[in-house]
Amino acid sequence: MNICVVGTGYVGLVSGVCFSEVGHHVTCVDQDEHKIKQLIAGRSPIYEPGIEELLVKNQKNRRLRFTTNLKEAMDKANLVVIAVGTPANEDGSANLSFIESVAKEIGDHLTSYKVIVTKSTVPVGTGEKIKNWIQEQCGKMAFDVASNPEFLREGTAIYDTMHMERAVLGVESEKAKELLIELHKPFNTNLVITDLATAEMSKYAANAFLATKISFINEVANVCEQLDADVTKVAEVMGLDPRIGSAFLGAGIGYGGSCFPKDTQAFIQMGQSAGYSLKIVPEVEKVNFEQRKRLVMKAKQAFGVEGLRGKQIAVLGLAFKPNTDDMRAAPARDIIPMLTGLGAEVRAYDPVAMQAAVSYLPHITFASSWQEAARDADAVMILTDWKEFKELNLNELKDELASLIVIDGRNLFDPQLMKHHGFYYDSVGRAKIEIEGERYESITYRGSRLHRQKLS
Ligand SMILES: NC(=O)C1=CN([C@@H]2O[C@H](COP(=O)(O)OP(=O)(O)OC[C@H]3O[C@@H](n4cnc5c(N)ncnc54)[C@H](O)[C@@H]3O)[C@@H](O)[C@H]2O)C=CC1
Ligand SMILES: O=C(O)[C@H]1O[C@H](OP(=O)(O)OP(=O)(O)OC[C@H]2O[C@@H](n3ccc(=O)[nH]c3=O)[C@H](O)[C@@H]2O)[C@H](O)[C@@H](O)[C@@H]1O
Repeated sequence: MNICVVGTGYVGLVSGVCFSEVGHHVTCVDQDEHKIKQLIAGRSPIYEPGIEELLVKNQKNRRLRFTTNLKEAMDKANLVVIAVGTPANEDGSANLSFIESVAKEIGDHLTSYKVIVTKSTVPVGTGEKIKNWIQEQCGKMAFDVASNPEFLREGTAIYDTMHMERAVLGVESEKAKELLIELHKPFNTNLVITDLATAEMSKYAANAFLATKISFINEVANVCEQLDADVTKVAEVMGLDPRIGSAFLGAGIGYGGSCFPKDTQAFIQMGQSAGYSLKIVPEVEKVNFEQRKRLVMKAKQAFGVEGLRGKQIAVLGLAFKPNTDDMRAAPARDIIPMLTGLGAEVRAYDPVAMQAAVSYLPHITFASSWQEAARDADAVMILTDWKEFKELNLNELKDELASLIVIDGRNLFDPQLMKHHGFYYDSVGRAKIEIEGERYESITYRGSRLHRQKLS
């Protein structure tokens, strides 16, 4: 079938590429000329494993095209997919200005029946608004609106789309239903057919539930720390119960990214305007932010009375998760200013997100490798669970550091192994490794030797 996708951010681009990969004919439109030029040249504006290969392949076989011209892109399409951004307004509600202007533009160019389907995450009732915005422009021309929210994750977006577990089709007519079923046929997935409101709601409910799972395990982790239990084992035990499931039970520094933080807020706002104040989700958000602060406290504690002033901290990882360069709501953007606010100097390294991070973190220095970041540093702080960090050579790390302190926000290492190597190692929800099990008031260092003063 012929599809027009409006917006070439993560969702628009990945959907466009994957729809063409399974045999549909797709034209992706974006108002950003630079992006479109890049895409035509076969370069992806987003970092996403596997995307460029499919981008080049499907442009070559002419199933995938890019343009800035919506009218031309819509011409042959029977389905128009809206995939533009829905950022947060100041009060946390979803900003629908991009959706509104796209809907009006679509209305302007509608010359034959089409189904207009929204993939962007939008509050319940937006489908109705889109219908009105289009209608205002196109008069009596027939069309249907539909809702087909997106569930892909950044970093595994191609895999998630090609192997989607389910798709929700929010429809109002048989024609729209048939077209969306045809769109999804090659993906051989579970289809849940609903009305518009239910489809729109299912996206917020899914994201808020996943965010809740993360905050829940982070609270379990915090209690584990008080009682010398190990949260990773607790999560393993919980996860083996199919009613709970093992995914999203990774304790750490809380969720970040372009969606959970904004979607939980928008969900709260949506409940409020509908006359119901959500109680769990606001707490989920609070726990999430507290988790960032706890990591900074761990760093402070490691230096005892000396505090963080003047200390050189090597931050490993800036992106909100591995395999992406996305810095939107990345925990590093909260944690690093807290460290520098306490007088620490930060030298950071991320395998792909440094360019994207520069404008958010102008007061720190960047290193070209983890080794360079760690060189003569007083402590290492791990903020992203990149494979490169999980696999780093601990002997090499010891050689680089001025003092052997590792504050791990992602539980990358086995505490016993860290103990064996002589590190002071504090992670999330697991017993802190302090040399010889002692508590120390301060840590100083001479060369690469850690030297502490015992608490009397
Ligand atoms: N990023 C993600 O992993 C996921 C995002 N979503 C949702 O999907 C939506 C899109 O998110 P992203 O792809 O991250 O967005 P984004 O903000 O990265 O990209 C949006 C794109 O739309 C383009 N655009 C805006 N107005 C336009 C117009 N009038 N005509 C043509 N192009 C226009 C922009 O130039 C930009 O390239 C959001 O609602 C988001 O919540 C849903 C699931 C996953
Ligand atoms: O609506 C969206 O945009 C998307 O939001 C998330 O996807 P994404 O933000 O790409 O990344 P996740 O893998 O969900 O991770 C989000 C954050 O949670 C953190 N996380 C994740 C899992 C975990 O166990 N613990 C944990 O702290 C990650 O480090 C990251 O900061 C959802 O997983 C997708 O299903 C959804 O489509």
